[in-house]
Amino acid sequence: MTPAARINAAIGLLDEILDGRPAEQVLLRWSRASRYAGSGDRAAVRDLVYEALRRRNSLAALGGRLSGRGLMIGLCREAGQNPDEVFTGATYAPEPLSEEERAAAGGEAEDLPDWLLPLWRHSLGADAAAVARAMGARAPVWLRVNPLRGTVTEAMAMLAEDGVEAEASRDLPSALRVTSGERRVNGNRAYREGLVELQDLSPQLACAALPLREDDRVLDYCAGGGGKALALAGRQSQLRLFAHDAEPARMGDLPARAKRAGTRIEQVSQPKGVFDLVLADVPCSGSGTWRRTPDAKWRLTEAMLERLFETQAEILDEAAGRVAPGGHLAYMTCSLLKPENEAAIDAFLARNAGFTQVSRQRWTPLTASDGFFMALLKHN
Ligand SMILES: C[S@@+](CC[C@H](N)C(=O)[O-])C[C@H]1O[C@@H](n2cnc3c(N)ncnc32)[C@H](O)[C@@H]1O
Repeated sequence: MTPAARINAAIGLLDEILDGRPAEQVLLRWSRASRYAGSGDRAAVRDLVYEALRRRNSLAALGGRLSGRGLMIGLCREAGQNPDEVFTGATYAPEPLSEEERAAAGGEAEDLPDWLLPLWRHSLGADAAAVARAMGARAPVWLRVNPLRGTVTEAMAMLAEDGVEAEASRDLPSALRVTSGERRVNGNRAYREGLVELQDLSPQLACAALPLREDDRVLDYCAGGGGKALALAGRQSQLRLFAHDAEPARMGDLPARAKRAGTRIEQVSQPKGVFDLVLADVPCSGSGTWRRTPDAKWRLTEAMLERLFETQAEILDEAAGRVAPGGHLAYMTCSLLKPENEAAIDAFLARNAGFTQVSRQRWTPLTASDGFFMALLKHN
């Protein structure tokens, strides 16, 4: 595909996404239907779509309209390219610009939903604008080295076999940031054999900070794909790990992932007894990860957020009931919004006198990688 044909394809896909269809679904269907598109074309079209969604409002202002065409015209202009050179009307290229499109001049536009701006500013204070800008850029790929399978040096050597280069985090040496070859990670031996797992830096930092003793009984109460439970398994091989999720189907990949990682995690539909550590990695707005899922940023509504606050409080209370006296409860979100984080914990502590706070921390793309929050509470 020519660069103009890729842009033309992205225009059609963006129009579908702007109509309300999830980006991943739209891209997958297009990939399956477009046999003429090679893997390089697919990756390039995907990148165009995601770039446009991350900076949807500012690109629409530059392109003159919130539409697939407007976003792609804006993207050309942002990159310093004259859109007339791309929008030529030649075979597979988009139609030439209208007078109105040619006259569009851009202007001030925040790449966040309007309704969210006050809450974003309240939550991030002086960092609000810088974090919003960071959310407009592509996210780095981070790997977690699994010590049950080998060392950091071995992992880096194996990754290099496929030209994947990575560097260790200064804050956590077992966290590797991929600096080149990120699309080759999944096929690499280190990944296939469980020596590395894809996981962003901030949840890795959070899991590394949790108190763990040999033989502890640990419950991952909202286990999903098991990313956090697997990170803990790597830290302490003698743990007794249990995974639970209100939607057990979400744990479908967990047995295979645990096997690949060289560990065992027991799935439980009804957790029995109490645990030394309970993780509550609750459903949230995902506002800390909007670089990776930019269409979610535009789909979130106030009503959805209100429902999330209720769910988060319910899960906290349920999970708290599973913590042994003297044990810990770790509340986690990949959100940057105070009502899902600090305020949720303050409210929990106000209605649960048996718990005290040990620590709380929020990471933003300015200090770590994705936005993430963890509060560690102790059951007295
Ligand atoms: C943020 S995801 C978990 C991600 C996972 N911990 C990981 O690291 O891959 C939140 C999970 O909470 C589950 N969930 C939602 N409501 C729940 C509830 N009331 N009790 C337990 N799990 C719940 C969802 O099904 C979802 O899988």
